[in-house]
Amino acid sequence: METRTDWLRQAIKPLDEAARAAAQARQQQLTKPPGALGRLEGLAIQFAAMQGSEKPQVEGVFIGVFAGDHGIAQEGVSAFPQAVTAEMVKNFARGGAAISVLAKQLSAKLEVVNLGTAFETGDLPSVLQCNLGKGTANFAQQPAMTESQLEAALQAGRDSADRAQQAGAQLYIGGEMGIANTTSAAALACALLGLSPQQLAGPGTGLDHAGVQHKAQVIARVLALHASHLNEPREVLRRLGGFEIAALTGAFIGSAQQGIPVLVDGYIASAAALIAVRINPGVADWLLFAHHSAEPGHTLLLEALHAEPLLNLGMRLGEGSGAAVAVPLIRLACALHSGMATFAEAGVSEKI
Ligand SMILES: O=C(O)c1ccc[n+]([C@@H]2O[C@H](COP(=O)([O-])O)[C@@H](O)[C@H]2O)c1
Ligand SMILES: Cc1cc2nc[nH]c2cc1C
Repeated sequence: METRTDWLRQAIKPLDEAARAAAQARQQQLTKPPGALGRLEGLAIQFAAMQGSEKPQVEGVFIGVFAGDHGIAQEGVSAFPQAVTAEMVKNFARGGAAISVLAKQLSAKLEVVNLGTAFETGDLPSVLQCNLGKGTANFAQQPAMTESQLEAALQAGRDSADRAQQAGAQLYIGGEMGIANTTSAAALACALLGLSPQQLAGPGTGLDHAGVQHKAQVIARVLALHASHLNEPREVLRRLGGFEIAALTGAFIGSAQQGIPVLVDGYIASAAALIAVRINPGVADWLLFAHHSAEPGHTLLLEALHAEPLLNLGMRLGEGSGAAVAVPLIRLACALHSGMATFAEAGVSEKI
């Protein structure tokens, strides 16, 4: 039977192996000992393969931030009240959030998509409204989303990737905002990786030790409730996910299909990346991992994704902020790769 999410499994754009080879050859000729720029070399080569250009550049950056409320917040799993999700949507739109500042600094396009929070448009029409209801259902009692909510959330992410494509973006960053979404991300990771709640539950926005223990117990109950339905990634997402996590999944798959490199942010974005890869393995070619979040379970998610993040700054904010902070590094890697002289051009003697 055809569903409205058949697009999820459609082909991913192949990488350009000729451009990769050309960039690799160029790296060998630049005026430095081979390998002396460390991981910056591989980064530029990876962008060459993704961009189909021997000399890639990453100027146009598109940031989609998705917000959604979570029914699981009722279980007392966050250090902050649920109202913060909607309050932060306003803050994003008014320019006061971390990601607002970072986007401005990077001259990146920032769009904010409200998928279902207490936020009311009011005087902030710049927030894109894709209202799927007042947040997800409490997945300690029932599936987080209905089938149609899941489809709409995935599509909202794909639409964001389409807008990035139309804007000529060379990099897509997906951010999220959702009080209690580290519980969702942890539950998703447990279900997909067969790990225990003790391994994945962490402080999130700042739970103390007792709070983390309670969160792990809630996740254990959740996994028991849904146990017989956790064999398929899309269904795992519908049952344990959030609107913003599903939107990120759709955005990552959509970006990879369009051939836009994705810079993955922290813990929650990585959970979405894992689902995206489980649904459509080719997505992995288009993912780069920006940073190692301070949320302890991120280590396990990164391992499962064979990811080596660029930075480890102790950040645990979300919003796409860790990814945004890594953009200058990528820009510099590409600038070095494209702008340095070769040994022949500079008249510098090569290795003996
Ligand atoms: O991205 C991360 O690594 C990250 C780690 C911890 C918390 N967060 C952010 O904090 C919120 C979720 O935390 P919590 O404690 O309410 O589950 C949500 O809005 C996330 O963007 C984000
Ligand atoms: C204030 C605040 C800002 C955030 N941004 C992303 N998650 C967040 C959680 C809180 C609590």
